[in-house]
Amino acid sequence: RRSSRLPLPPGPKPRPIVGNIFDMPTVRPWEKYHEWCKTFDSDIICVQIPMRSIVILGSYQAAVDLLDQKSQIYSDRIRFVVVEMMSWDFNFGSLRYGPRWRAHRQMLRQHLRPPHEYAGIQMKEARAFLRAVLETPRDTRKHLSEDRSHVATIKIAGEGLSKAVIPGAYLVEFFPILRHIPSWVPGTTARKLANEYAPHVRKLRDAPFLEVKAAYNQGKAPASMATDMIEHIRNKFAGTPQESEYEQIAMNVVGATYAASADTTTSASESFLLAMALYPEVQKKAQSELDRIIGSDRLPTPADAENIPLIRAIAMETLRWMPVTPFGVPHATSADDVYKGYHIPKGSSIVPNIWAMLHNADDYPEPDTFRPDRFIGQSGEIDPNVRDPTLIAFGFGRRGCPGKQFAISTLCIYIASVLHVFDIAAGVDDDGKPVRLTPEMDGAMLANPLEVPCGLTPRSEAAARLIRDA
Ligand code: HEM
Repeated sequence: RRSSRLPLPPGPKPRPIVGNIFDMPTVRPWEKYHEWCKTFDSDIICVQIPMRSIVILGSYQAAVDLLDQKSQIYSDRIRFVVVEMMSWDFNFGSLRYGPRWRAHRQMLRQHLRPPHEYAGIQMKEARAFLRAVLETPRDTRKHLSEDRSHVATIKIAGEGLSKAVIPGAYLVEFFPILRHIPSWVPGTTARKLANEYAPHVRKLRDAPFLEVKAAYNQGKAPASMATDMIEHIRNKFAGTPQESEYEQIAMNVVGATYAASADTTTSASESFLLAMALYPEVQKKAQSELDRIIGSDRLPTPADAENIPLIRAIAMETLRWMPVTPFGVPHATSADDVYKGYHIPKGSSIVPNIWAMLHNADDYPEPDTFRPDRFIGQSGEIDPNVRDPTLIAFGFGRRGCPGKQFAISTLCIYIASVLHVFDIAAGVDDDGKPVRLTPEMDGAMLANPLEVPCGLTPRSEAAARLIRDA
């Protein structure tokens, strides 16, 4: 039986022409997606927007069945013309599934080293954060992201991206030929938007790589993923036509890695601080564990952080409790498919509701409570019987996050370092009023806590000395 004769998955009733465009939630969409799953008693939901179905996956099992098990047809991405007009398609995370995407992903796989090789840098950065917070705790949130020279560019370019992917907002998505109309023609919103953001996006794409390349040419660049790429391309392709082609790919990959890692890691680091301020008993327990294992005369190292199960459990619980990407990065289907008797059309957008999977009470009882103990078994080690949230939080299948291990080890050393020397409380704002913390999340594609605590005080004079001497 042809799959298109089967019904689509259930969902809110679409209206003629516009479909469900007016039903689409814009604030914390993951909550509405979850509600639809309950209303229609299905872990797979379909909503229609002009020209496309959006299929929402509400359970881990559905995500595994489709995005992992059938990854040969579930690894595409929706093409957004406005994204291309802004030059955001340099980021291979948004490329269609095919040879161009594969060449980029392979370049990253070849040159992103195993996590332990970055441990030294991660520790150094964690300690620099401790020092900055010791000096000006009020600026804690700023310190989490200020060590990056391209922060402002990332912020503006990211704003452009989130405007570009609003479903149904631009006529050019339905008639791509319109992209060639110049911006002075009335009504060409998309062109104006693209012209406004493209220079920032191109800077994000080019600047990190070009800076390293210039330093490398002067013999001054410390070894990094970018220098590895430059060396590899020079050794293999110098003087051939491929040289510039591969260099362009390397530049895209370095820019994309930068863009994909900065805000995500910052978001998780903020959520951790929030959880500690809201759950002081978790904080106390982790601190006594650190005191027992590390003592008070040195700071933790990456080896300690990975070897203390409770620190790892706090990292896992942070990624679960307040997921960085609550509905992942949508995939798309490159062929028709059938699942549970439903037709999944080719070209559908497939949205894994990561928030719902990580807040499912069957896997994680009392899901809204921050409770890292849930991951610790009788033996005191990580319990393999509790579903590891990092299987969900970093996406699925061939598109799954290539920076997952890097991100986890960054988080572990950061968490151990902060807890070892600071007590974390809400703190007071610039007007001297206590910061009001809530477990509410803000954002869409990328979520953050609304407020981040800034009441970080050294646990003792000895702790303050450790920070200053580091
Ligand atoms: C807490 C930190 C992070 C989280 C929660 C996170 C999460 C994700 C998710 C959910 C996706 C989409 C996966 C899918 O399509 O199913 C993704 C993609 C991606 N991530 Fe991460 N990520 C993090 C950190 C990083 C880091 C540190 C890097 C770089 C080393 C990175 C590089 C990428 C790239 C390049 C993609 C696009 C992959 C593709 O489309 O082929 N991410 N990430």
